Amino acid sequence: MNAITALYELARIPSLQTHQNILIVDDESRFRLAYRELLADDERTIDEASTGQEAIARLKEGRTDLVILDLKLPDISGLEIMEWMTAHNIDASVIVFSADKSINSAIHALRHRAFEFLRKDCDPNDMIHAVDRALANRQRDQELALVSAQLQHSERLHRFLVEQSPDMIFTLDRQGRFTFINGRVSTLLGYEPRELVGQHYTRVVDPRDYEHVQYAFNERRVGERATSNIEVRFKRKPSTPRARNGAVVTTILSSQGVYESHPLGQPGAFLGTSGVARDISERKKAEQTIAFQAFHDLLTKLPNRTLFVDRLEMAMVQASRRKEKLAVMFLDLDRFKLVNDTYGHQVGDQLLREFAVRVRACLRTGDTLARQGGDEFTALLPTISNKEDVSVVAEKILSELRKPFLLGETQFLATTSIGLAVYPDDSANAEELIRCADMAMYQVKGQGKNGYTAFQPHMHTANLDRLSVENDLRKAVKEGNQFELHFQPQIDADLGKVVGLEALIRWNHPRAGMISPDVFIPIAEETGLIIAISDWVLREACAQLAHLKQHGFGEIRLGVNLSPREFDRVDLLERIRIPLDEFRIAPESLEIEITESLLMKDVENIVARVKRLRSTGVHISIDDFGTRYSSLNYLRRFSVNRIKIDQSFVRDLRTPHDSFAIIQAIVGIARNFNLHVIVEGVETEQQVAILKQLGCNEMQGYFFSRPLPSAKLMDFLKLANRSGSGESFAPRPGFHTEGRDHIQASTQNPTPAGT
Ligand SMILES: Nc1nc2c(ncn2[C@@H]2O[C@@H]3COP(=O)(O)O[C@H]4[C@@H](O)[C@H](n5cnc6c(=O)[nH]c(N)nc65)O[C@@H]4COP(=O)(O)O[C@H]3[C@H]2O)c(=O)[nH]1
Repeated sequence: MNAITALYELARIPSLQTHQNILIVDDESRFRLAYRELLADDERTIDEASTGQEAIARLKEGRTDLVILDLKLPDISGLEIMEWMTAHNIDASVIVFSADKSINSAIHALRHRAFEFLRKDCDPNDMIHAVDRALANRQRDQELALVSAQLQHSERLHRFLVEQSPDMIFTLDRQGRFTFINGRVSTLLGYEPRELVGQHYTRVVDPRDYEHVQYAFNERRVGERATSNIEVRFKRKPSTPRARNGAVVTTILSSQGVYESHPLGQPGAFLGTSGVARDISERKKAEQTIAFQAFHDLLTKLPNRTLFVDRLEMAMVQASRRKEKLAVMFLDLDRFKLVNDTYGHQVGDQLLREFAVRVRACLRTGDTLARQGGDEFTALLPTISNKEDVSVVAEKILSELRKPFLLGETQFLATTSIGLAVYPDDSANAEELIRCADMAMYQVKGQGKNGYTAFQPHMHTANLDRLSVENDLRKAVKEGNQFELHFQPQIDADLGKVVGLEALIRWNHPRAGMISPDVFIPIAEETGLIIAISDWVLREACAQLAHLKQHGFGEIRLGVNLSPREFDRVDLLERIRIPLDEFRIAPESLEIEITESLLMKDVENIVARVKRLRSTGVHISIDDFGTRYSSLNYLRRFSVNRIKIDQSFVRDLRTPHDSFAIIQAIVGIARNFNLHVIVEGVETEQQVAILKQLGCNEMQGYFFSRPLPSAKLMDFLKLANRSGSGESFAPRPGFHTEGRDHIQASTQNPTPAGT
């Protein structure tokens, strides 16, 4: 029986019957008629029987309330009928009428539970009164039985409701000991009610709440002033299976005093306290999750921006009181987008999580590391004695990141750009201080990444949030004089000659300084500004090629990056042809660099487009090669000229590593397909030597030169030409022109995301 059916069963209470049935049993019809006339009433039904058997048959129907019974009947005696009634539990009153005047028959009749004994010749009024009395008596008995049944029902119903209640219901005596507790306690706390009856409430209340609940558990008040809805934590019975889900159940409790009832309606003596406790653990958990979500980043479980600002503001108040300084760091993972695009969001997320753990480990307990969103993190160092303290932490972070991350089967090297700002030197406002650190971080990005720098007032004028970058970028595109094209030499290490250049755009923001293409190219792609920017790059590149030709460097090819969005343009060929024609450049001098990820999008369509592009005569190279695991067989179909092995492979060349085999394989297969190979990101002499051994002779990287502005390019080329040997391209002062003097971290082994 389920709880609802049980409830209905319990609610079925018999009702009081008002109509009464009288059975007249007499063998003489004149008596039966006379009695009927005397007793007739709207509220009564009168039935007759002339023999004992007939009477028994009527009585068996069970509807009779009163029997007017003649003792002398033709078949069986009235006394036998009464005996039968007793034997068969027939619940009907009996008034015996008899012509027999002996006292014996009266005694017999009364012994057989007759209600009254009357002589047949009695006064009719006596008969009427006797019947009225018998029926009234019966009615009273019925009423009593009904009240008792109702009480029983009510008791069972309430017990049922209390036991079925989802809440814990209890009563305590004056000393705070349980006198009753419903069965809910066993599912909630793991105790059987009998284990707790007689025990003090502190047996089950969490000690942390003793003080705060003592009034509720000793509540004497009733009505509105009584305790309602206070939070109480109960302890689960130790070692019960539920205790494993958590040792504490949080409830909301209402309680009130219980008093003896008093005949005059006034409250009697205080008996104890009754209470109802509702389990709100789930709600509590949900509230905690919501509160956590409001102030934390769910991926890394670090504080989010809101909590960070809050802590920063508090720390600033304390620092001001103690006349101390504090520092804010803004960290941004370098080339994180590439990791995400290449290996997918799951790996990207894992990298962010592990990056957070590693950075956190470089900080002290009182420091706060927060995730601002995306690949941006901030750290609060609330107690620093001088700016050098912060540099030490930044160095430590950069150094920790030199160890690769192991994500699944893959090793990643990740670097970060860090901006620093100090309170109160740079700002006394929390948001502003974060912005200062952010601006400093952008500077690091703009000047080569993988380093740190402190905020300088000249950076202050630019507020480089996403929106203002977008607005400023529009302005820059319109005005056209904020972009610069830098050129990074590509060397044939065997011949010791510069054989190519890669054109890399720079945005010289009027207030923020140099901004990295990693920062603004994605925004340019999203906003469509990339089209105008690329047109500018192509024209500048062709102008540079013409200039080189004039100065005797006509053999040098020039690589230009083409973003995927531009690749979809219908007028792409024309856009490339216009500057080539304008500056009379042979198409094969121009090399369009497209990323490997582009090739993997819609192969058939891309094959056709690449072919069309090739038909103009320009060369095509595949940038960041190796990051997408595309099959080399594919490359033949794409009819590209060159592949650029991604710098992440080169970074691992310090020690024998998978990269050895990968580079060797790429070089071998590329040779079979008549594809040229160049390796980017070459930074050390050791890498040059290994790459040469691996059969890679074309290289590009900081070891030879950083990207150079046009003005310095010619000097570099002249010097390189004069030296004539690969070894002479070792870094020398003057060629590293992307001024990184303010970036104090070593970039000896910069390690953006890699294998
Ligand atoms: N750590 C290290 N880095 C080295 C080394 N040698 C060169 N690099 C850097 O590696 C990046 C190579 O360019 P990319 O892979 O095409 O990656 C480029 C390219 O995807 C994009 N980009 C640059 N210029 C343009 C452009 O004109 N158009 C488009 N669509 N994208 C561009 O922005 C990316 C970043 O450019 P940059 O910041 O100039 O960063 C450049 C270059 O400065 C080295 O030895 N070590």
